[in-house]
Amino acid sequence: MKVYLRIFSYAPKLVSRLVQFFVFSLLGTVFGVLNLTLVIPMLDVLFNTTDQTLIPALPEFEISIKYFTATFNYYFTKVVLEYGKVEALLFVCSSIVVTVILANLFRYGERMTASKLRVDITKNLRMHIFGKVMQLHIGFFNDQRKGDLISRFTNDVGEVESSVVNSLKSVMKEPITILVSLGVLFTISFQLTLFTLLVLPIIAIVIGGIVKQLKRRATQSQESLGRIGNILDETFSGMRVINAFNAKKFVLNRIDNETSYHRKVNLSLSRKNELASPVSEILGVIVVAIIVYYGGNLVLSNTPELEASQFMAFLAIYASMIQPAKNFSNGITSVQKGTVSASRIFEIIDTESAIKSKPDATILKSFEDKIEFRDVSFAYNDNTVLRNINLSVKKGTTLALVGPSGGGKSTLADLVPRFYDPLKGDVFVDGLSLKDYELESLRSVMGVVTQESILFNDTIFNNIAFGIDNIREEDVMNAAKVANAHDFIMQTEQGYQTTIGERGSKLSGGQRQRLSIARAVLKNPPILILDEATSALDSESERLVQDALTKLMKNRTSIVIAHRLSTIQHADEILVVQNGEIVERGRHEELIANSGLYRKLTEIQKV
Ligand SMILES: Nc1ncnc2c1ncn2[C@@H]1O[C@H](COP(=O)(O)OP(=O)(O)OP(=O)(O)O)[C@@H](O)[C@H]1O
Repeated sequence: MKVYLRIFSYAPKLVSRLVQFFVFSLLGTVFGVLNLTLVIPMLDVLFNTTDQTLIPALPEFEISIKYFTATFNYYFTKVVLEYGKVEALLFVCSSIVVTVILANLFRYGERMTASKLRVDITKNLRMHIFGKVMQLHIGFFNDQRKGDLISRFTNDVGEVESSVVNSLKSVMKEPITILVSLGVLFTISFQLTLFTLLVLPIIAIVIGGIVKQLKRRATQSQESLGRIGNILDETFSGMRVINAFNAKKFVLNRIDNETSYHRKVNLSLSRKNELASPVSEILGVIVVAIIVYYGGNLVLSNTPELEASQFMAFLAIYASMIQPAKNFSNGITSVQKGTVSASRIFEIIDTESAIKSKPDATILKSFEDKIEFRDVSFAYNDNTVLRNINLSVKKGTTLALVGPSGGGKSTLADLVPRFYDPLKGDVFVDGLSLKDYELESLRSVMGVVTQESILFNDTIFNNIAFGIDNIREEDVMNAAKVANAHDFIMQTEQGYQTTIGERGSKLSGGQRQRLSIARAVLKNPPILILDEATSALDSESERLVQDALTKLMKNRTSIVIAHRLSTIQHADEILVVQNGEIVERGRHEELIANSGLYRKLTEIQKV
């Protein structure tokens, strides 16, 4: 219930909309029921019993259905007496038409109000999830898989939209219909209505049992959809490799296993879902049969308790209550499914980012002196990947990290923009711990160029400008020139306005890298973190990229993860990182003279 209410907190103007919804529902229902009540005088006219139901005086005012019925009957009787039965019939028929028109107008208003709530909630919920995910620490994305996140964003929000919000109609409105109808039934025959109410709980108990079982299956179904999302994401991003390795069967098997499981769970879910409706219908008919028998007896017993016409109206209203009652029970099952999805959504929304600025954090205005690691250790869960790292990078110098794959170079570099916090020790910029700086200001003095260039399916211009507002075209072009990207950009069909395909798929590896470099040039950060690409480029492309990097690093403080040792020979300090420890450090010449791991690595690369 808490989850259900929380969903509605995403609706703007909730109170006024709910009031509007209830007023429209109420009026729609009242007029809907009224036209059925009007059947009574009509039948009376037709069956010639009008004289007995004549009401001599206007009833005293009160807010009750009885009052309105009596008032209507008063005027109706007047019409019968003054104008005759045919006119009275005409009066009843016109009243029915008017009430039907009004009922439908109000129902339209009610549905539109519900729709506004639905679309607003969906939009705000999606924006909140997205905003929240954007703020989360990088480590979150290691544990939470992409496809699953996307599934929560699409499928789970969709489920909330269709079930929980739509249930507004059935769970909140139908009880109004049922209560209004019951009120009318009581005015027709207290005894018969009471009897009816005694049999109704049977349905409620049976349906309640079915609903309980739904929840578990709904959770399994949504989780499975998340896993399907993961498989799709991995597959579509790896189509080249899949084709190259003839691995289609492997991928098909994976998706087949998951979709089969999803099918199984969904079938079981549907079984329970679909059971609710026939079961309630059968039970409903049984109840009607009992009521007809009981009510029929009352009519037949010739006591004044129930007229035949009243009994027929009773049955008509009762029958009109069955659909709302069914909607109500379906609504409850739907709410259960929706709350499962909502819980999955709130799980993400409630995740606290592990990396946050302190409330009184210092704004880092400029980088002045040095970056320092003091006794830093770091672990992914239980896997320690950095041990007692001590280093210092003076402003304007270049630090190179080299070493065998998996040694911990990228992890070390990730600690500088505070993508992760160290487990032990601390990282300092200008003598102050990273944790004391306001996060955005810290990252604004750093530029990161990674192995995989993160590009978006947008124009080249927007990919370079990336996040900088009101940038001048001239500046973007200058950045592209520094990054050796301008020439190839001009050769594309629409120059800077060319779209580059998903993840830059329409560009070559070298071109993608040069665009990322242009982006960093434009940001012009004093500190640069460079994860050199491992993928081999042809020599011309490599020369262009290398030249662009050299220009980018000029006059900056750089931390470079180098895979090709030839590129970092001029670094001010080279750290050789192996198994999470710095095993050698010094300048190129010193390390070569050392005859240690660095020298071995350079020799391997020469071969
Ligand atoms: N997100 C992660 N979650 C768990 N373990 C990780 C994660 N990223 C890296 N590791 C582990 O941490 C260790 C160090 O990885 P890291 O990427 O820092 O090494 P590297 O020296 O940069 O390697 P490479 O040169 O191959 O890029 C590896 O054993 C790796 O398996």
